[in-house]
Amino acid sequence: MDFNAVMRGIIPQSTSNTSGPGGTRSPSETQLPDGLMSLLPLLGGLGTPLGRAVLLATESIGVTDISYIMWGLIFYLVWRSGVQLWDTAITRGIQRYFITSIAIESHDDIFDHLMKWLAKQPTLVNSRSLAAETNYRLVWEDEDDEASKVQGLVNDGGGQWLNFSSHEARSPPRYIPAHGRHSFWFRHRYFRLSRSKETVVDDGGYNGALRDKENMVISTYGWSPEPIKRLIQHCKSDFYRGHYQRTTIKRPNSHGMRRYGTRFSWMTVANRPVRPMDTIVLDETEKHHILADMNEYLHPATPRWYANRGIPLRRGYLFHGPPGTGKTSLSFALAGVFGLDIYVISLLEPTLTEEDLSALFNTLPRRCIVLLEDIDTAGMRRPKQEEEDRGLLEAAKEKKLQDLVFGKSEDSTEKDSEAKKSDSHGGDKSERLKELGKHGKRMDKGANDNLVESLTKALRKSNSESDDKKGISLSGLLNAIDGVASHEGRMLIMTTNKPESLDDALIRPGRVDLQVAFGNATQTQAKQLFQRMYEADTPRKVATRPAETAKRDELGWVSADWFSEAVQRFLGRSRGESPRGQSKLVSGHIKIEKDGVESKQPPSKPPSKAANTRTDCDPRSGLESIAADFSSRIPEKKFSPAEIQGFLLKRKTEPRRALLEVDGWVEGVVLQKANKTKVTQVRIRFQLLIIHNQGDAAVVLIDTQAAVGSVFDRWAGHA
Ligand SMILES: Nc1ncnc2c1ncn2[C@@H]1O[C@H](COP(=O)(O)OP(=O)(O)OP(=O)(O)O)[C@@H](O)[C@H]1O
Repeated sequence: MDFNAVMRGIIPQSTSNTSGPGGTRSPSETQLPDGLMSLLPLLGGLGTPLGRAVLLATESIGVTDISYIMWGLIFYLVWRSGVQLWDTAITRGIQRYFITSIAIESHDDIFDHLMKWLAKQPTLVNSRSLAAETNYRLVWEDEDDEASKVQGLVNDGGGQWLNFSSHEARSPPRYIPAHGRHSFWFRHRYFRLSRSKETVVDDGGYNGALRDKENMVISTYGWSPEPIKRLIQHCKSDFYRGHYQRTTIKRPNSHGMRRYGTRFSWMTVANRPVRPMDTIVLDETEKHHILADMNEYLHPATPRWYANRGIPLRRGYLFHGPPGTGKTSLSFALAGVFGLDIYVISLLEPTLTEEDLSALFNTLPRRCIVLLEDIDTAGMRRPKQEEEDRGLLEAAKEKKLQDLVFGKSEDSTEKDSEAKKSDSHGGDKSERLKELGKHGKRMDKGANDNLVESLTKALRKSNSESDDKKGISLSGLLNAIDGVASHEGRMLIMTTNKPESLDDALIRPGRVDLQVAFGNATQTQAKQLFQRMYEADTPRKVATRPAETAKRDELGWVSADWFSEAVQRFLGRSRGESPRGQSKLVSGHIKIEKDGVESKQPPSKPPSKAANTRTDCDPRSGLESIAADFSSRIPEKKFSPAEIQGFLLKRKTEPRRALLEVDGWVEGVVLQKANKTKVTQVRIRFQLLIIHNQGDAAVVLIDTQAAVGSVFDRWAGHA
């Protein structure tokens, strides 16, 4: 076909369209053959410089016959249509009959597992279509990150201190595949990943609000979904790798997020290293008793046993005792021993309603520990009492409103105090009423009509606020923990400082199966705390799954014998046997003061992890005797473990100093408790100094009141 002739016939040559001003052609245009010029509109360039450039290029390579170009165009169109056809008909056909897919919604944990794994895949991370996310890390996640340990130093306040200002800047973002299609290989198999987002009506039922929902589809060739399942399982294992030595702590999500349901009910607040059971100072028999009880409850045969006897599968523990005696710590240690996550609920959380509490219990995993802290402080009441209180409160509010609007009646003062008494949550509300009252009094009585409406509104608001914060009633709590619809399988630990104030219903057998009393430290416990504080850090253990190496029973479960043995092993491990590194002397610089008393200067090096393991004690003299000496100065059951730990922490590299200062501290705290003051006044009379001299060292005891020093201990040959 002669396309030149055809084109000339279809598109009449128009010099007026292509000529420059005054009808003169531009130099480039004059070089174009007429036939090619007529093609300009067809090439999509529509006379643009690009279109012209294409035509000139074709001409420069010797293609002056437009039929080649037309054939080229036709070929291109056919090719594009073919691709389109393949995409629509064939691809869809293949997809339907030869491709298997699994869809994952963003509200499921698997979505996170996959995302974390995908973010590590080189083919995907180097793809050209990525989304960047800030990589938020919890405090313990930095632990293994060498880069994060390299910190800057600042000179300020007479020393060099660690500085973390550039820490955030240095932590890289996380790159994940963007929305759209991606492909990757896993175990020699080709997978496709498709991410999409849609806006849906919120099914939480909140005024039909819209929210984004994200979907991910993983597909692969073949009829079996097994390869995708294996991939998902791999991602899940990868996600939980390293969790064997960690305890995940969760708490209820924010009120707004909780309404999205299951996955959004709880949020992870920490994923911290397991707290070893031997760091909890508690009667060993008691410890063993709790461990054995929990182990028996968690045995896979237990649910059947409970079901056969019609007993609801729940276990409740009450840990009671003074503050700082280890109730929370033991709960965490137990979670670590059994490899369970711990779900912490505070009944004081203002947005927590009874419905929320039930919903939270119903979204717990099959096996977990729920920790309900300080149940005595939740202001729980019996429904009857609650109703009475509510009646009184309403009456008082009604009266208050009348007073505010129409002036105070004689008996109002009396009723006011009654209202205050009855409103257990109304501290800020009565303040508010007072405010309104002051304001109301200033108003002219003639303006009352207008005021009534606004005051009523204000009171209603105040009421609804207080209703929101009214907390959890006893019946609400009982319903959540063991109502008909409540979750089975969990272990509930409730802690309280005032067990005597708890309602009998809450601690009746069935709700609380085991009570554990915590008390102030005995001298033996004080000794253990001391030894633990100053023993050398043991290297971190490599994570292993105990169940894999353990002796199992016929169900594949760790046998009771093995468990008992293991418990005995670690409970019986004496502190003296634990590996101890070489303690080193604090490197101090001694200078002679005018009065002849030597004093230690601040260390010239910045504080480092290594510095924390140095102590002021001769490694050869051993901690044992110092610990025994220390504990003999702590009065029996007078101080909580937390108090002793607090004292030792302030001297965490100086056991000798702790020993020297303990008497002053005990005296100060006893005095403070007797006077019921909150401030401790501890007079430190003695100070310890370490003096180095050509590899030898000595500890000098300074009596600060008498300003004299004497050698307390010395040892030779220590660099
Ligand atoms: N028995 C103990 N053994 C080891 N450490 C303890 C013990 N009791 C308290 N501590 C230490 O004291 C601190 C506070 O302990 P914890 O929070 O467990 O006390 P608690 O009894 O739960 O206090 P509260 O009643 O105020 O919640 C922790 O750092 C913990 O390490």
